[in-house]
Amino acid sequence: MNDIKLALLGSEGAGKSAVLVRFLTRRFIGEYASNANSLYRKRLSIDGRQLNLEVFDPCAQSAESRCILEEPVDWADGFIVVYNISDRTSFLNAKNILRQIKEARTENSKGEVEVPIYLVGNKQDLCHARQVGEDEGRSLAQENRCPFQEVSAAENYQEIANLFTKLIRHVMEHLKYRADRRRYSGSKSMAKLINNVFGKRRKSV
Ligand SMILES: Nc1nc2c(ncn2[C@@H]2O[C@H](COP(=O)(O)OP(=O)(O)OP(=O)(O)O)[C@@H](O)[C@H]2O)c(=O)[nH]1
Repeated sequence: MNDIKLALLGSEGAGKSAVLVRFLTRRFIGEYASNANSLYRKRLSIDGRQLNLEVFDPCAQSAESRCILEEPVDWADGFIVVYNISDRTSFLNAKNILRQIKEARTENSKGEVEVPIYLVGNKQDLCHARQVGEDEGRSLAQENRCPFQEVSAAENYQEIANLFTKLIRHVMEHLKYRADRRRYSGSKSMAKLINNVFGKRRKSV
């Protein structure tokens, strides 16, 4: 059974809990306690594989709250960064969060972030009060090489379910890739070790 750990990050009121609860229960619940970190657990089956999903929904992250961010950033296998399309500050904060994830989780020599991330513009139903264009969300996602989607936790279950499913698939592939890479580098160093030991012996015979 695979364990998958996700974290939802974003500004206060961006709709992180609404997005998550929509996915977990199919329901939109108007108000949530916002002063506590919450960890949700669910068993899922995706592509015939059983998964233990854990989703961390921490207190909101403001631009200054780096220390709150560190915990979920180190812990999670994948991220959903949420902003509210009718609140430009939440978009700027999402930008900052993406940068912090990149700083903490750069995993290869080219400085690329390989950890799966999804950028989500929530409250699409409030487009009459829009402060962030869809094209701005898309280009921020392109800059960070992650998928992007606008959603409405208030009005639509299916698009939220689809994005969680895509992210979980991506996380499973990423975990498998990392495990294969570790195994490969492990067997390479084992081969090197064997070569060193027996190669040297052979020379001295
Ligand atoms: N119109 C509209 N309102 C939404 C939507 N999603 C969430 N809300 C509302 O936005 C408010 C904040 O939602 P939360 O889910 O508590 O936001 P949060 O990001 O978890 O906030 P914190 O817990 O404070 O970090 C609530 O009043 C929700 O009902 C949406 O898609 N459309």
